[in-house]
Amino acid sequence: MDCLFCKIIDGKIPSKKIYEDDQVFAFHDINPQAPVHFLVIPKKHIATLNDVTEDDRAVVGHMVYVAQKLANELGCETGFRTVFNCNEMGGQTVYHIHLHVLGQRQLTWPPG
Ligand SMILES: CCNS(=O)(=O)OC[C@H]1O[C@@H](n2cnc3c(N)ncnc32)[C@H](O)[C@@H]1O
Repeated sequence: MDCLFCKIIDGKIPSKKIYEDDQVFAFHDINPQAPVHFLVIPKKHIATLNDVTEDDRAVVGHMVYVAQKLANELGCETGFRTVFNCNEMGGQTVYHIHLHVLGQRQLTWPPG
C-alpha cells in the first residue's frame, strides 16, 4: 500500500509515536500547529471520512476516545481541538483518515 501513514504504522517511515494498540496508532504531527499537535489514525487503511462504513464505527469511536485520553495526558486538561479534514475542500492532504488533536494554545473560531 503506497500510503504514508500505513508506512508509519509499519515502521518503514520514522515517527514520534505516542500510543499504539491493536486498532489505532498515535504520533506527533511533523508540522505542529500548536504546542501539542498529534494525530490518531486507525491501523486499518481508510482513505477519507467519507469511506467510513458501518463496520468502522467502533474504530472511529476508539480514535476519539484515545484522542481525549492522550490530550489530557499531554497537558491539555484546559481544552483542546479535534479535527477530521475530509477531501480537497476540507484541506485533507494525507489520504488515510486521522484525527488531529491540537492544544496548549488558545484556539479561535471559525477555523481557516
Ligand atoms: C494540511 C493538513 N492536511 S491533513 O488534514 O491531511 O493532515 C495531514 C497531517 O499529516 C502531517 N504529516 C505529514 N507527514 C507526516 C509525517 N511523516 N509524520 C507526522 N506527521 C505528518 C501533516 O503535517 C498534516 O498536519
